[in-house]
Amino acid sequence: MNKDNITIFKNKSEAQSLLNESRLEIDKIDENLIELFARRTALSKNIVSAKKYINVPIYDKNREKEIQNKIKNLANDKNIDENIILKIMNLLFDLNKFQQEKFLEE
Ligand SMILES: O=C(O)C(=O)C[C@]1(C(=O)O)C=C[C@@H](O)C=C1
Repeated sequence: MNKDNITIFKNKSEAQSLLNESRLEIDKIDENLIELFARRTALSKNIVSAKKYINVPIYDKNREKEIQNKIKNLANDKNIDENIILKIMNLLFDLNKFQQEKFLEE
């Protein structure tokens, strides 16, 4: 870790406090992420209904590529690893496709 990037602590208690505060913030963010994942996945019902009616497949390669390109740019803008973010995005595609298949089986 670059010496300019570390926080200087007066003692272990101060470091522990920052660790605890950071974890509380992560807990809140994780709850928000799950809410957003649930909202995103819930859209699969409308999507698969429309796809069934217009008779197109669940997998849309062009749409996934469009999203991947957008996500790459966003990841770079925010200086986070694009390859790892793309793995997460691809899992969200899998989650949505899985839910679409489930709705079709109902
Ligand atoms: O937009 C669609 O056509 C969807 O089915 C949604 C979604 C996605 O999760 O964004 C999922 C599967 C498709 O391959 C493309 C995109």
